[in-house]
Parts: sequence; C-alpha cells; structure tokens
Amino acid sequence: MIAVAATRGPGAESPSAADIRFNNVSVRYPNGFTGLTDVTLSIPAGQMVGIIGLSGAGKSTLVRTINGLVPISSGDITVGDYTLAPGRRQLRGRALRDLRSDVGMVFQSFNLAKRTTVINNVLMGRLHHTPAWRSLLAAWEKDDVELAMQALERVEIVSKAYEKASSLSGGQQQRVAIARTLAQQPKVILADEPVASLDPPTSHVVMRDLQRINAELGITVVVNLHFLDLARRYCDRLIGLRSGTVVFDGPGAEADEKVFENIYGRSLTAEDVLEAKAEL
Ligand SMILES: Nc1ncnc2c1ncn2[C@@H]1O[C@H](COP(=O)(O)OP(=O)(O)OP(=O)(O)O)[C@@H](O)[C@H]1O
Repeated sequence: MIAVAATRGPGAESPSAADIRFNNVSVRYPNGFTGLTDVTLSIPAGQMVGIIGLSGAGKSTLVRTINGLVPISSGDITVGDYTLAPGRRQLRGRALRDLRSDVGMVFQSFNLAKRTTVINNVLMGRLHHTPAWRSLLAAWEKDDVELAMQALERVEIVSKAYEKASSLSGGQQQRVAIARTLAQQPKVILADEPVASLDPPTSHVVMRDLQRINAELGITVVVNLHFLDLARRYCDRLIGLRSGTVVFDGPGAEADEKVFENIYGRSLTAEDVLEAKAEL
C-alpha cells in the first residue's frame, strides 16, 4: 500500500462534515401531487438516520431532495454550506455538481456499469475530482486507484476488483456501489432502499457496511428502509413519514409497535419485518 493511503482513506480527507436542515419543506410534483408537506427537521453531521413509512409515504422523495434529485416547491434545505431552494433559487451547474460530490447516493438497483470491472465502477466515484481527459483515457492517478482499492477493502470485496461487475451477486454489487460512493469522499451518503433487492442475510451485511462506514468515517447516512427491524437495529434515529408528513422522530428504541402502527396507519404484518418475512 502506498504511503499516501495511510492519510487519505475514503472519507478521511473530506472537508468538515455537513449538517442537514429542512426548513418547512414541501414538494409538489408537476402533476399536482404533494409528496412532502411542511417538513422541518435537522440531521446533525455523523448521524445514521432511517426513514420509514408505508409505500408512497414520501421516503424516496425526502431522501432525493437532499441532493436536488427532487426539486422542492417551498421552504429550503441546507446541506453544510449549500442551500437548496425552490424556483429561481435552485442550485444549478457547478454548485449542484459540487453538492452531489459531497452527497453520495446508493440505489436499490445498484446502478453499476455491468460490463466493466469492479475497480472501474469504483473509480467513477472520482470523476468529480478528475480532469475529463484523464477519465476518458482511463488514465487514473495512482492515488485515485489507491483510494478506490481502499474503498473496496472497507466493504471487504477487494478480491473482486478486476472482475466484471455483472459476475457479482446482488449483495456484492451493492457493496461495489457503496465503495463507489465512498471513493467520492462524501460527507453524506443517501441510501434509497439499499436492501430491497437482497435476501435477508445479505441485507444484514449491507446494513452493517453502512453502519461501519458511519461509525468509522463519521459520514452521515440517511437510509430509506422498508423493514422495521432493520431500521431499529442499525439506525441511531428513525424518522417516520405518513402521507408526506413527519409523524415520528426519535431513537429506534422508542419506536415500539404503537409508534409503528401510527406511522403505518394499520397493524404490523410479517411483510414489515425482515426476520418474519424470511420465515414466510
Ligand atoms: N415524479 C412523480 N410525479 C408524481 N408523483 C410522484 C412522483 N414521484 C413520486 N410520486 C408520488 O409521491 C408519493 C411519494 O412517493 P415516494 O416514492 O417518495 O414514496 P416512498 O415512501 O419512497 O414509497 P416506496 O417505498 O413505494 O418507494 C407517492 O404517492 C408517489 O406516487
């Protein structure tokens, strides 16, 4: 391992972490549907926050406002030094790209370039920091390759670096996607249903990776989860959404069955709990 690696692990050199603040945020989709209503909340840097709620409650909408993927209609969101605001005050161009470099995202469907190698996928996380000619020629700096390898080590998949992404299992592909995000050296990782396509044991592996990254690197993690047991087990704090409104915000330990029933507006079923679903 080259000397620089010791001081330049993924996340290690990120500028100071970013608090996230929602101030009276609403989202109205172009068809008139209201995705979020008057959300005010604050996520201090370094927290691991789970967003829970029924399908359609607004979890993805909330997460995607943080990196500007879903524009907000009123209120504002601050992420460190950046402010996301509606209409003409929207972040654009370079400022939006800079924000998205600080805020990495992991998707349910992994979003890898399947035909190329794992390491090439992870190096995509360095694009924002790399002149276009270098990325076009795949002439990556040695330090960038080192960073990418360290990111793969952190999710314990470095042995797959030179395999094609398509040859990996779903869980392995999701870990590559997490490594790609880590290679960005983000302050925040957004994870939109990261385990929805995975089997129960693999879901735990991926959640443990996110938890370790949060604890070891101090990167804020905001994760949408369908399964309540996973949310309680891995997140410091849960935010419950119902019809686009925050109806619970507190530690997982306080989220008992009554709280969940309020968030869901119905009794829990086996479908809501990963361990129970695994036994079905
Ligand atoms: N682009 C869009 N245009 C119109 N309505 C939308 C759009 N995207 C989402 N919605 C609606 O906004 C509501 C919230 O959607 P969102 O995807 O945030 O929910 P969710 O809680 O993440 O649900 P799921 O768990 O099913 O992904 C839903 O009723 C959805 O149909």
